[in-house]
Amino acid sequence: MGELPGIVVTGASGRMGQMLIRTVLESDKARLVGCLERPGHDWIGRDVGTAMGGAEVGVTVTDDALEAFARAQAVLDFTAPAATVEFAKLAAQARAVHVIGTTGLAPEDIEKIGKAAHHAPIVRAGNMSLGVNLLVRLTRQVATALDADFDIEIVEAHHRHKVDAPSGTALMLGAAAAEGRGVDLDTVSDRGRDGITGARERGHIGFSAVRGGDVVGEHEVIFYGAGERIALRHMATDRALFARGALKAALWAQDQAPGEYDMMDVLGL
Ligand SMILES: NC(=O)C1=CN([C@@H]2O[C@H](COP(=O)(O)OP(=O)(O)OC[C@H]3O[C@@H](n4cnc5c(N)ncnc54)[C@H](OP(=O)(O)O)[C@@H]3O)[C@@H](O)[C@H]2O)C=CC1
Ligand SMILES: O=C(O)C1=N[C@H](C(=O)O)C[C@H](O)C1
Repeated sequence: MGELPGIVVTGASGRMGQMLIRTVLESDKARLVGCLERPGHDWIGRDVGTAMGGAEVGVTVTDDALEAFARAQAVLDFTAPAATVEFAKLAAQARAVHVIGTTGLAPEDIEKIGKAAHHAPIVRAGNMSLGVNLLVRLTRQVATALDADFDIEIVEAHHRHKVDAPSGTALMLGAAAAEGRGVDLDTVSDRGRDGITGARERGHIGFSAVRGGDVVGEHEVIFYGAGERIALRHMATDRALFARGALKAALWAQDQAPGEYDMMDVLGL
């Protein structure tokens, strides 16, 4: 039997970074071969296990991304857009699978990531959970069945530290609703209503973002009709959910050709 796939985790000290490290260490299908942090971070040079407050695990935190990627079969990356674009280039150079959970990416970031995917598989999704990806499918199905007599609103809630809105998941749900309706999301999106907004426009898709406390992630798609409403809802209660999905994506992508993939591909939905 060959060696287990080697995994590098970026943003090691972050909320998702630490969750990903624990998930890989607990897995019998992969091994942790590297952890990355920014230059100057006080974890650089330390064993990642002790930096996280536990026992030594034999992996030293580094700021040398290319050297770490060259030793890996996959990179799990939940950081920030600027970092992720740079990591996509370096993972492609190292021919390592790049699993991207980072949200808030601009269209130009996504274009650069697309170029990197010519050289190695990239799996990117605003949400790595089975439940949310199923919710995306259901949203498209319901939006296809109902016409614009039903107003679509997407409401999401996250912890107080989240920096982007609407969430990546809310945008996936909005894209699915628009696809089901056969319209372009950019032309029908209503984001951040405030002041004298005028009445709601028929056919528009509304987004609302709530931020507070330690909410892991909650998403609801509501179809408001006359005298009735349909609500589709997902609540994440543990970040480990996303980390398990990311590891599953990394293992799945080992057998794929270079290109762009998402969790629908990984989960076969
Ligand atoms: N797709 C999914 O299923 C999920 C996606 N996410 C997304 O993952 C991302 C991270 O979330 P979370 O872990 O909560 O955030 P955190 O802020 O806790 O962690 C982000 C980490 O990335 C590091 N980082 C940021 N910018 C850079 C950079 N330029 N170079 C190197 N490292 C950098 C941060 O370091 P520093 O502290 O030094 O800035 C930090 O360690 C977000 O975009 C979030 O939306 C989250 C959960 C699930
Ligand atoms: O920042 C988070 O925490 C999360 N981000 C993702 C998003 O933007 O949808 C996924 C999840 O909801 C948690």
